[in-house]
Amino acid sequence: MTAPAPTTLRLRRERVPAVLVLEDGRSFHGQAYGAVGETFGEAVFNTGMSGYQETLTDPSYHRQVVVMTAPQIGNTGWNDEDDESRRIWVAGFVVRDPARVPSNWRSLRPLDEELATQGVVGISGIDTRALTRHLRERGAMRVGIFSGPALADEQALLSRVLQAPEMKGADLCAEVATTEPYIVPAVGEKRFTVAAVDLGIKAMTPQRMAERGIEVHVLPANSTVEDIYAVNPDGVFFSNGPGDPATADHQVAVMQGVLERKTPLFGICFGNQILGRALGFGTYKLKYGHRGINQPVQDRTTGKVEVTAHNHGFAVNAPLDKVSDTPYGRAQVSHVCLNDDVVEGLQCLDTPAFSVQYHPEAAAGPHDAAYLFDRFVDLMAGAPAARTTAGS
Ligand SMILES: NC(=O)CC[C@H](N)C(=O)O
Repeated sequence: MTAPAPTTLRLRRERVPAVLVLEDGRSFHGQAYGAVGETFGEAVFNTGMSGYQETLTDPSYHRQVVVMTAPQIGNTGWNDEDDESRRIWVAGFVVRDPARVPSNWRSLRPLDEELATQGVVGISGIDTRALTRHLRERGAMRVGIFSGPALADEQALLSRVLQAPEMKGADLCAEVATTEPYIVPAVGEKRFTVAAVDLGIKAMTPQRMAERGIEVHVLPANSTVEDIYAVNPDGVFFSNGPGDPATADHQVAVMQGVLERKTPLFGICFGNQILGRALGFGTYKLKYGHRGINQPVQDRTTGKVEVTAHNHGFAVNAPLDKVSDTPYGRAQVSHVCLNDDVVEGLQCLDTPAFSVQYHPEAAAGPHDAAYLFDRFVDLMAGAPAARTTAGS
């Protein structure tokens, strides 16, 4: 018997009913998209008009059900080049109007086929604008997507959503990070060695460093200070990653060991939250987070505004209007989101360390913030301006 053509499979799935049930009882009815079945996670929305392949494969989305606000998704299909990690991590995918036929010179297969192959349950045909407004008003919350020919009644589905774990307090880095160290070689002449602690690293991050002559030693999430210094690094990096930064006690202690040794240090996203905690600041959960590729951020050390890629549901609680005294010397908020004044970057003034809450690797997203990788290089090169004021 020959297997049905992908188009036939897709048309069959489109006839399968699906329902999305939020933990506050609101529900949306649509059709199955990707795998048929059920899934649970934290409902969040992403405002990117493009870059769904990078979003789906970003390990920071582990355990999150991502709602795309752009109405048409899947138009450019799926390729074997743009993955940010080894698999799709989102717990579920929510779209309004999926492409029936992808069209792009790099596309190898349709998005819904890839979702189905990787077992990712999605829903299509729902009012994603109404859902996004609901999440903005009520905040990110738990959700379930259920699809199949015979769905249970909504009250029963809701009680299952309420049993799913919350994102607050979730310790997830070790579930996504590499278990074995590996090396991303420098492109061209090698200038520096960096130990990069993988908390859910995106592939483009070591790539952006390699392009600048850095040999990147990617290390598991539970690496110790000794593991880091065993690679004899010129700089240390802490990556993005899923879950609640309040759970990352081990990584905070390791980073404090790096700060004590005054090795040049750079952190992105989860890495920024860990630097915040290492300096003695707290972290908190945002109401609905920042996810997309069009977020305005001001670099307060230069005054410049950049349009940036974000994916964070937590943030650092640090004073915006003063330099703080920390156990590692003076520190300040270097970057701030112009939409809501959320802390988007930290900079130590007496230790060569800095971090940003957003994504200078820009996968996907604008390249405005690529200069941050150059700042890291300057720190490792011992540029005096970089060491004392990092660009002010
Ligand atoms: N992309 C990230 O590193 C996200 C960090 C953290 N999990 C948050 O949601 O805020």
